[in-house]
Amino acid sequence: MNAQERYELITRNAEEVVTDEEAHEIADDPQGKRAYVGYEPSGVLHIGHMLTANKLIDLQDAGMEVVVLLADVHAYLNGKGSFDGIQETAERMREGFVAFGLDEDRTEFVLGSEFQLDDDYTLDVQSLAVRVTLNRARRSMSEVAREEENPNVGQIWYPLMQAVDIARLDIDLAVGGIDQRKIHMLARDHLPDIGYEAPTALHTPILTSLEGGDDKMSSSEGDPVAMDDSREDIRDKILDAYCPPGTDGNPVAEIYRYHIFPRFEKVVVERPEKYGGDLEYMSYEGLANDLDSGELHPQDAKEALVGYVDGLVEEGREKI
Ligand SMILES: Nc1ncnc2c1ncn2[C@@H]1O[C@H](COP(=O)(O)OP(=O)(O)OP(=O)(O)O)[C@@H](O)[C@H]1O
Ligand SMILES: N[C@@H](Cc1ccc(O)cc1)C(=O)O
Repeated sequence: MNAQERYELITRNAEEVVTDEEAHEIADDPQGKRAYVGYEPSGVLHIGHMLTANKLIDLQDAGMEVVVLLADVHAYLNGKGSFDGIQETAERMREGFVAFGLDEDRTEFVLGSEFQLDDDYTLDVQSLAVRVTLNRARRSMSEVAREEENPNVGQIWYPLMQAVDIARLDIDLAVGGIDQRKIHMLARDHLPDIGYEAPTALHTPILTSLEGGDDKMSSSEGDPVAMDDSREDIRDKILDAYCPPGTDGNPVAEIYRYHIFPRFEKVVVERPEKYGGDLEYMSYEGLANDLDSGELHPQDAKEALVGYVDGLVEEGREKI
């Protein structure tokens, strides 16, 4: 792979990279450079999480070192349950990531509480705390905090810790869904104030909840397509999903776009002859055009999606 090919792999399906120039620098020489995603261990691993996990696989393939942070202290600060329960979920999550394609030998799994309770770490968070305004810390949590209206101190502490994670884990590329953007920007702006380099950031799109609307697919609210769902569960959830005519705000279209087309060369939507026969698509754009024009009926799009999503999770599901 040459530098341009690596750059394309690193940035494919990303919603944004900050900055593009820095992404090129990483692609020019990925050896020894480190990328990470942090997850709050709560609920189940779902296909929304897999957008970031798939990006980690791309980064590994491009030659970067990859770290998965199981952010137990963050989950605790964000009100996701008892510390013991969170730690049990962390272990299940680690097993899930390995079953679904992250190479165990090439991925560093780190539990937050293993290093976030050290003195030096705490002093770094305190150094940031005297430099970052309350307003900025609070705003950075607008898409991450569980309780937005009346935040507690834990929710202000949270983004400062996330920034210090980046420094302490020696991360060059911080990866997350686009909901992590404001925290990454805070880290870029303020880590240099306490003697660390500003990280490059890469954000994936966010998969919308199957109910549609503004909510993301989430493990603590709603009913996500979980990585260990049976074919029947997947079928029930997808056939029930919000799928208006057209692609706007349509979670079914998003799953085709971000999960199916990157992995399957061709998508076949089976239809009886009397409704025009099977449709074949080689790219998301073709399917999107037909959804937008009405040539592809939402019900047919959903029926076909069941088989593809099942194919996606089948192999990993058998391992967990
Ligand atoms: N629906 C989604 N689509 C894309 N990325 C997601 C989605 N949900 C979570 N992520 C990404 O996964 C990482 C971990 O997120 P997080 O632990 O908050 O997951 P979650 O399921 O939303 O949890 P919770 O529902 O408990 O808040 C973040 O980088 C986040 O952007
Ligand atoms: N903020 C992430 C979790 C996370 C925690 C700590 C980090 O260093 C990175 C990510 C979320 O929304 O779930």
